[in-house]
Amino acid sequence: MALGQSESFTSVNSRAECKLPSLEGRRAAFGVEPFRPRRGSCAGSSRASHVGSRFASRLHAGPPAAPRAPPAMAAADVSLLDVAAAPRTFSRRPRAQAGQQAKATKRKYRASSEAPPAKRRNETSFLPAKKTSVKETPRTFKGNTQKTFSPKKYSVSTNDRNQEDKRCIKTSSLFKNNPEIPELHRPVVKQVQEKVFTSAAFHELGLHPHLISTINTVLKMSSMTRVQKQTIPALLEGRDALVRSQTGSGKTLAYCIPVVQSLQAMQSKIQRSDGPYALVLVPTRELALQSFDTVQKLLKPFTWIVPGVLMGGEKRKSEKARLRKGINILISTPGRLVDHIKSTKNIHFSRIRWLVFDEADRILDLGFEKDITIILNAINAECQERQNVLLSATLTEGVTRLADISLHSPVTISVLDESHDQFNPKGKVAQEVSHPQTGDELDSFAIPERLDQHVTLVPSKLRLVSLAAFILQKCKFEKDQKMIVFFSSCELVEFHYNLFLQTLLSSSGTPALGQLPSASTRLKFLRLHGNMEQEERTAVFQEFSHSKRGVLLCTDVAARGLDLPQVTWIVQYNAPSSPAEYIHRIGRTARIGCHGSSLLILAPSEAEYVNSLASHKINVSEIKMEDILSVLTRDDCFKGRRWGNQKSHAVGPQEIRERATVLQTIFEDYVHSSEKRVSWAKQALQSFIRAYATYPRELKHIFHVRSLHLGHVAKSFGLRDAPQNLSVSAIKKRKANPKRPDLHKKMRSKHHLAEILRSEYSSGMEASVAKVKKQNKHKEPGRQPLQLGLQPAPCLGRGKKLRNREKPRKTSRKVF
Ligand SMILES: Nc1ncnc2c1ncn2[C@@H]1O[C@H](COP(=O)(O)OP(=O)(O)OP(=O)(O)O)[C@@H](O)[C@H]1O
Repeated sequence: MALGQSESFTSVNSRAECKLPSLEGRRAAFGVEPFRPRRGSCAGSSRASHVGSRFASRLHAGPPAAPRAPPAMAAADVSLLDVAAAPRTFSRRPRAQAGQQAKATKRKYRASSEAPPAKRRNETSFLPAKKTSVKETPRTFKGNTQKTFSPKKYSVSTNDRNQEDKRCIKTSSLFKNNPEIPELHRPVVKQVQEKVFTSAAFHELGLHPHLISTINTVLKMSSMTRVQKQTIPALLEGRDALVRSQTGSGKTLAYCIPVVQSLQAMQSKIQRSDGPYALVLVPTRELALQSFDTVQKLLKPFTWIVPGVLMGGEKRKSEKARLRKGINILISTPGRLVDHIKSTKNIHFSRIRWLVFDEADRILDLGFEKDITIILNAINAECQERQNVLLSATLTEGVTRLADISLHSPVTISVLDESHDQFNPKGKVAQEVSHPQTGDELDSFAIPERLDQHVTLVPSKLRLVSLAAFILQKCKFEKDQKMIVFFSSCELVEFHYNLFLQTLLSSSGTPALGQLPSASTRLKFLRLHGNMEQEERTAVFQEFSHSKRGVLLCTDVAARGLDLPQVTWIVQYNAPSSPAEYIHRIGRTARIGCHGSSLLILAPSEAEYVNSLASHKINVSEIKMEDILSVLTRDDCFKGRRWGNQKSHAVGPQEIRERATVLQTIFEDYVHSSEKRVSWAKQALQSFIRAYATYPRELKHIFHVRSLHLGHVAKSFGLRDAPQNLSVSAIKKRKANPKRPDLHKKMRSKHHLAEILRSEYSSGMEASVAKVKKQNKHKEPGRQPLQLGLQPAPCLGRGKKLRNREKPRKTSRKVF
């Protein structure tokens, strides 16, 4: 570990010669006298050794304090943890020496680009001073020089302070120089809601008896959902349809049942070798597998109809073989299908009767226009007569444009509740219009009735500990919780997955006093993103689907359509790029009438996003960060040594802060335990900034890289300092000067981004991808797993038919 002037370390074991006073004394007010253990005595040896607790082993002091503070106050941004109960004494540094040290520290940070800007340096701690001063003993926290948490610091007697000094160690502070958390004045809006179920039964639809009994016995469903009740009859009549209904309302069956019913009823019995009669396009591989599974179940009594799935990441050769044998209901991701259209002779569409776009808006969002054009042209060239269906929980402009070119006098089905219909007379359940909803209706999305949405404002420095605390609260201390945490890139998922695996899991080995006996076994982490091998992706998807508990860290690859049963919490660690994405992410819980909750984590500077959500009729209620962090007091793994064996009755903000600091130290220690890990964390940070820079224009006033404090953000990656080469000003400079010789690099990185965005949906056939993935497989996690930018030929271009109609959406910012 690097020991800079801003860092001071002590440890329990290293202070064998030091004597600690009684517990009572330790809880007394802390002194303001500068304290610095002499090298070679307490502090000197402590730098090389451990605290004894595996968590508080190397405690670290962060960035500097306010420059205007007197030397004794100009210390690094430090907080304090009381250390072991073992008797000890501290050697003390003379005051003059401490003063010099403080000046030196000040000079260092003046020169450093990593010092917080003056504005921020003067900002107050997130926990208001009055709160802390009411319940807590005022105390002073020292780094190389000292620093205090409490406004009462000067009122404490020097004697007491001196006593207290001797029992304190310093660590990097999470609670200083944070931006103030604003009051959240969220407008309360009336959310658009749908009723999920109807009393109508499937047998009322006039389906084949075997199909009805399969629905009843295999799928164990008897009554229809509203979207099914409206969609199935319309499709059975032979209409095209544009279907919008909330997440988890049963849209898959709404199209699968009519497809199966119509194909089994065809007069000339379908032969496998006929090839596809129905084509279902979905944006992700997992969704392809899921839809395939549903179709397969429905086809149980109709064994002569063969379903099949094509998706990136699978072996091309075996897919070709299956195509040659014949697939009658073909489910595919667009990229993979285009590959087969281009390279497989055995694929033809002359018998296509059904074309279904599930999650239609997402398919366009991801820049698949070109692929969709190729597919439509290929089908149109061979057959004109077919039924077309577009479905999504979120109808965006893009979908209505796709509807224009692919649907013929469609019926529009939008399931909204009666109260919403009153305000929007157009929003009737089924309309005979080709342009369904506009304006307000397009902007507001139905939210599952039993979904509780929350938001929390967390300063950048505290993001990581807050997320970890929330995970612990739900998944360690509560029973049978299943949580999905969304991140904005593969690297972020990998980083947090490995970090939590190595820290939270290992730190919860033995249940401590007061913990639930099974608490330590409750935590289970999984991860899912587009840069994983398909085999592993499928395994994770299956495992999480069947699991009763666990935390799935993922990118937006899991945001759409996935039906993962019994998910209780959705956490959005990185805010989504559009309200539609927000809706789909939270829609992984509270499905089909179940209960569920969601939490959106925002920085104070992003508070305005709540209003943006409100403008789309999305209501969120606030959870205070302090309440999230307070769970750490239930977990003795994160006990500050000061609390020793005592049972703390009143859990004050100070204890919460100390425990949060211990947890942060665990993360920092892990990250800084090797150079590889530091560079891995830096790459994750870089990835975060890259993703942050790609929020769409309409959200730039909320999410702008300029508003990021890199030093603080770095902390949320377990980094003690912001990497030098990551300054925001450097990013701005590059953007501002188009004549820079590195412009082509920028363009290249744009292509790189486009490639990454598409990677999730790529056919998986590119040799270079396979090669890179193979290489990455053998590397340490985080060592640039995301090399998909090396793929050839970016493809955000527009297809013939879509040209001048559909602009690629800039919301495709996610690095899946
Ligand atoms: N009539 C029904 N009765 C009971 N359960 C149903 C019924 N129809 C569908 N389901 C179940 O509801 C869940 C959600 O269905 P589905 O995945 O089709 O929702 P969706 O509307 O497509 O959601 P999303 O918009 O997120 O893709 C599935 O587990 C499905 O099996």
